Amino acid sequence: MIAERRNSGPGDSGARKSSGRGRSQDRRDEKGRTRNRGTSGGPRQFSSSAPSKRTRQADPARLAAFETLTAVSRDDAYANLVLPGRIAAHRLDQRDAGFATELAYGALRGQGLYDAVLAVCVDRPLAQLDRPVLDALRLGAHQLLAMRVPAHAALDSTVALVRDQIGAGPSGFVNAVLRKVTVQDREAWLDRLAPLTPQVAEAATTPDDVLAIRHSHPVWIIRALRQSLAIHGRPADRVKAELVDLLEADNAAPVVNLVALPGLGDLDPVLEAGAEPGPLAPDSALYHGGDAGRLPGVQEGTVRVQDVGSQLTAHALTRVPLGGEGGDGGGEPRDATERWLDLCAGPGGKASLLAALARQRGANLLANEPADHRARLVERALEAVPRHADSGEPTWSVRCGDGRELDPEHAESFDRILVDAPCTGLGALRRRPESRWRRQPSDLGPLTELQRQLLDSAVGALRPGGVLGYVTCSPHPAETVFQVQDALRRHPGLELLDTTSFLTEVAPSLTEAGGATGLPGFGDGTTSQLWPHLHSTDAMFMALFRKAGSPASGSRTTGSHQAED
Ligand SMILES: C[S@@+](CC[C@H](N)C(=O)[O-])C[C@H]1O[C@@H](n2cnc3c(N)ncnc32)[C@H](O)[C@@H]1O
Repeated sequence: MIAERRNSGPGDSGARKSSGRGRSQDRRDEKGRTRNRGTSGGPRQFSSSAPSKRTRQADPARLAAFETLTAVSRDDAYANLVLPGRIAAHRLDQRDAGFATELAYGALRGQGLYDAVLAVCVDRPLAQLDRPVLDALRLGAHQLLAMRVPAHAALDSTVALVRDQIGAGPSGFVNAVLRKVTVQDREAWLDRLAPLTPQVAEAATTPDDVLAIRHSHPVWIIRALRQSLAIHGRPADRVKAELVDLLEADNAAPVVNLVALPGLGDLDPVLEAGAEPGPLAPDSALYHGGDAGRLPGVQEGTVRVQDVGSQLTAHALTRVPLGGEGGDGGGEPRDATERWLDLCAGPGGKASLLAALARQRGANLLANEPADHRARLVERALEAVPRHADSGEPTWSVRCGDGRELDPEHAESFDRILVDAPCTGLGALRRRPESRWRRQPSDLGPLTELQRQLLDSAVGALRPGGVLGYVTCSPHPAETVFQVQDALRRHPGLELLDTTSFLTEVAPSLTEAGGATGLPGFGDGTTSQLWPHLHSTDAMFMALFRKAGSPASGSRTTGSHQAED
């Protein structure tokens, strides 16, 4: 969580600029506002230079972070999409890019704590502040409370940023507020705002509002995560400790996960460039070195940045024996090429891995996505995979349309379907730092309805004996296990498979990390839930089903939900 800085660059630019300055002390004016006037007093924590001599220009790394926060708050932008452009625009080198990333992402993730601190230091509700001013205050608070940036550097540089970008008046206000933040360190603020009294520490559960400030998550998400841990079979006596581990994992910067597309990408030069082999998924690597875009194969798209949980779900879908004729699940061999469908493909991460696997297996993939611009991203992602096999048969194609309205010709025609459903994304909070604040409980209703309809459409497009993978990057019970229970009720011909065994077949070491937890109670079938704090993946959920219709010998379940439709 804490970025270590060496003694040059944005982290201490203020330190260098403030060397040789005198002392200062806080005074309040007649309105109770704090001003920095004096030249005497205790040890300096902040700049006392005359305004005319203070740093005037925003440093580029902080500016990149500030522009990212303002795009998020003003335009509802996604930080992970905005920041790379700002880093490029300001030509940040690798180290400054790392600093800007930690600053922007950390300020967004930590907003719960920082706003609680700022609310004490500002004399009006934070909602009444101009948004850019609040963004700058959050950046300052993150530097002061979570980064190893000297207090005077954090303060001086943030004030300079505000003066440069917003104006002289707001810079005085920001200066006064941030000086109040520096009065105590992070631990003291936590003890003041979210005390762990002996009673609280001993209580069976720490109150959610205390966790919310200490770990900077909205209370409704904390409750959903706790419920999900319990429902997914984490041991009851461990749930309290695991919840804290999970919240902390959500606040840590994830390591870059890479995958070499099977048969197309080469991991060796990536490993030579400093990546290390990934312990979970085949052909995967972990990279701690910053911008993965510079690694061999990444520009060409044959090596891709992809969370290892996503990789595992794509592999698992392709491992399941098909039922009925033609499947390796036991029926008579079928001449036809396997047809695969990725129903919700944008922006194409899993589709590109599936297309590479399809190419190796002589299958073909239809990647469907309703949003035009995302369908174009899918097309671009798939370009790394030859469009046609040696036989001239297409390997993949892209359809731009609603997954609930597939063409009649697709009815009961696909052997394998992935429904990587639109969801709250509560499993990817590490990567999407603003999403925990943007998401609302009211999002669940429309999303679960859409998931239900997409599942129904997928069942209609699946041939008897075909395999369906339902995946969310959310562990929320409403989007995962309850959705599965409902699907089994609506489609008695669906059989829930032992998803955990297929995932652990792809990644045997999953079991060492506490297992891909499954929900018991559906015959022999299980669902699987991955966790950031256990597996260092996003909290991906997966359920594998097979559609009945012909016998599926070799199946790993006795199939308590065998065919009726
Ligand atoms: C979780 S994302 C899929 C991620 C993708 N599989 C990947 O690995 O890159 C869900 C996708 O579903 C798409 N979507 C939303 N509504 C849809 C619908 N009615 N039919 C099909 N896809 C839909 C969204 O646009 C989004 O691209």
